[in-house]
Amino acid sequence: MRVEFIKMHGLGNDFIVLDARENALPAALTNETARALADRHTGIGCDQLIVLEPSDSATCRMRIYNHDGGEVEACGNATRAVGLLLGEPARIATSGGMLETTLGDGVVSVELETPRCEWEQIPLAYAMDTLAMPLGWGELEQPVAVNVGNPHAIFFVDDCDAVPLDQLGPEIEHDAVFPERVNVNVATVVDRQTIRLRVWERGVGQTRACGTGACATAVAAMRRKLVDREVTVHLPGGPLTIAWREDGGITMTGGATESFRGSFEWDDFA
Ligand SMILES: N[C@@H](CCC[C@H](N)C(=O)O)C(=O)O
Repeated sequence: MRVEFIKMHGLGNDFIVLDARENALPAALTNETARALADRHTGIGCDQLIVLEPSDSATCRMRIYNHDGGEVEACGNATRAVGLLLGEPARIATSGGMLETTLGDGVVSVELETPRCEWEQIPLAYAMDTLAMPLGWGELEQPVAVNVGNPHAIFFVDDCDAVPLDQLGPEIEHDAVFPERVNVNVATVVDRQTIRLRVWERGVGQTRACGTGACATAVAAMRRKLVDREVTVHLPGGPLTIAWREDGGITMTGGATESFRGSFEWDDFA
């Protein structure tokens, strides 16, 4: 059976979107099928595979699979891409929380729920200060830990471009202190309104942009009082504006693009 897909990206963080709101997929998506479709040599290729399903309480339910086929709770850039697809107003239910999207002039905004900062909410393996975890990996030390629907560790460094992220990222992602693994962010505060960021994503590797990473990094910098309540986060793929609102929620604003559409034979990947 042929299945239609939409290829999208947010600042170069790219997605395969399978819209199963009206027509269900031929069978439940397995982690193996997600990984096969995400493969850049033998599949369609993507950082994340997104499945849209009907929802009683929201415009749709969004399921998120990383490049390695594992299902995860949140993806900021995919939420903006799906917001673009749905038009507004849209409420998107994820296992990481309810997300609301609005369309602006060439940008999409997402409202995320209040970030969680207690050690067991990240989650971490044991109790510790999440504003300066007393741990280090090579030159990366004392990260901030924040959960914005998914877990992030944020390291503030003098020059994020100089960090060997391909080497330290996987080591930190798989450290036993993070029982659900972690997304690894290396950030440089430029001034009180500007941050530069690179991200090693759990289940993917380095991506051109990570929306939840930008949100978690902005919150971490705000918790450390390094920046104001609204900042521009510059990622390799482009900028995102992040505001930590007075009501506790986060608003993320940035670009989202549809690249092309196509179809594939389900049985070739099942
Ligand atoms: N690219 C995403 C994050 C996707 C999920 C992440 N890799 C995880 O495992 O939590 C974003 O834009 O937020």
